[in-house]
Amino acid sequence: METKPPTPLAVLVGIQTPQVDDVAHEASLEELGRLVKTLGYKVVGAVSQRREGTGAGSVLGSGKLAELAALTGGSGVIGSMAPPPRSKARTRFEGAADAAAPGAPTDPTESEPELDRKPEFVIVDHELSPSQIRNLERATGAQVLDRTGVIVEIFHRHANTREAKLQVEMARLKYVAPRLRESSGGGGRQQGPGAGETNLDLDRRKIRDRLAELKEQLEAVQRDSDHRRSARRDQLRVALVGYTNAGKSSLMRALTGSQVLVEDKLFATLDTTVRILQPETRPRVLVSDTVGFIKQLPHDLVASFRSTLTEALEASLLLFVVDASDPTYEAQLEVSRSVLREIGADAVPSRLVLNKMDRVDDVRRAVLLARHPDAIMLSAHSPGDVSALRDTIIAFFEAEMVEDVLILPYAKQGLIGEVYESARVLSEEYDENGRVLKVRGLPGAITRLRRSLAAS
Ligand SMILES: Nc1nc2c(ncn2[C@@H]2O[C@H](COP(=O)(O)OP(=O)(O)OP(=O)(O)O)[C@@H](O)[C@H]2O)c(=O)[nH]1
Ligand SMILES: [Mg+2]
Repeated sequence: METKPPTPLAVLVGIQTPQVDDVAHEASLEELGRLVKTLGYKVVGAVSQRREGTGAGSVLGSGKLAELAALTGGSGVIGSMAPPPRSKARTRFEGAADAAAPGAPTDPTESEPELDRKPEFVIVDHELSPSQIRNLERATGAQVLDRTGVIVEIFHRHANTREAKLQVEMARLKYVAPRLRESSGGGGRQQGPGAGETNLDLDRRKIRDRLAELKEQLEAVQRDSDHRRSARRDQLRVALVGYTNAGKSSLMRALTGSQVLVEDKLFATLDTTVRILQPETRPRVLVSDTVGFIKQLPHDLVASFRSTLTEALEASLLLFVVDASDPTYEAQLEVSRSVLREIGADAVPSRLVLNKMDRVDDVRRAVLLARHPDAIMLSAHSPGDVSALRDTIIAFFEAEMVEDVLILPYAKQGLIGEVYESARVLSEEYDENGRVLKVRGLPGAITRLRRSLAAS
């Protein structure tokens, strides 16, 4: 019988640079801890140090490095001759890595009680160069991952739809490619230039080929979803966007009565879902739940957001959900804004939604109100608040709608369903040309209806 492998243990490492204040530094490490927990590891300690920058070869100063090594059972020195321990974390990233294995303990025979075990992972809250990773692994004897590596790994494990899976695999390979040189132990380079294709070249070529293949598959999947999206064009659409764990899925559930996943976990949602606002309106409103943002999001993952977020781009209204009970909510808001700017969604009209107000006291509520007079303050857990939000959404669309007259020729009565779906029919009369419909809807939807009624 197989025994359950012990939970891998991890120590966090943070560098506080001069431009980062104590609150932000603490919050960043706490967030890293939650990310690591999402990966299934247990955080057993943290080492942090104030430094000018994060670029030093050993990341930490020698004293702190020794402190860290004492926790992990390493030598505390980088030592140029010692080979770096074999990193399963990296092997996972590089190899044909079986996706079920990540997080597996370093030594399955290990059975000491947790307290006696040394942490097998050192997780650094910054992006590291391959040589920094190698140096830290030598000094600590543990496997080292950086923030980017952790995020890429979470996405890799949580992606559900085919599109998300393809995109995350691309992001992951792009993260791995530049790190290959170090982990192949230099073996690939010893033969020197001109000695034929080295292992390293071979690995790189395999990655390039795989990337090209993925790109092709992704394009096919995207053509498909473009098609589905274009069917939803001109509909009344609102998208919930914002930092991870802000409560987007909770609001989605409350607004649409759907059973989307809600979890006190970072990146619970990785795919966009679209549901109808309940109770249903005419024309109906579609609500999209989207993937959350996080600071220092790896660039290639931003690209993968671009596609899942096309939904948001095409929405007429963005609800910017923020966890108002989080002391660093402003920094989170800024991260979300900049990702949306990057994907070009900053032109879409938006409203700020300060969520989790049930956790905010009156003093703070007054401060928030003064700072964001136009924000919608609510709790996703309060049915009254959610119903008021629904009214706000409906009022927004109502203000955008126009009234017009459409004539449905007798030969085209089959299109009546389409009319009712995209617009509100105010009155119906019959004359010699057909059904005369007075309608109210978004200008784009009415133009589209007129076009399909006129087409022969
Ligand atoms: N107290 C309180 N908790 C809330 C509220 N809204 C959401 N939560 C909790 O916050 C946690 C995260 O909620 P989700 O709805 O999954 O957040 P999300 O924004 O979809 O997160 P990701 O999918 O990870 O990006 C859950 O534990 C929710 O129960 C609220 O208004 N008040
Ligand atoms: Mg969610």
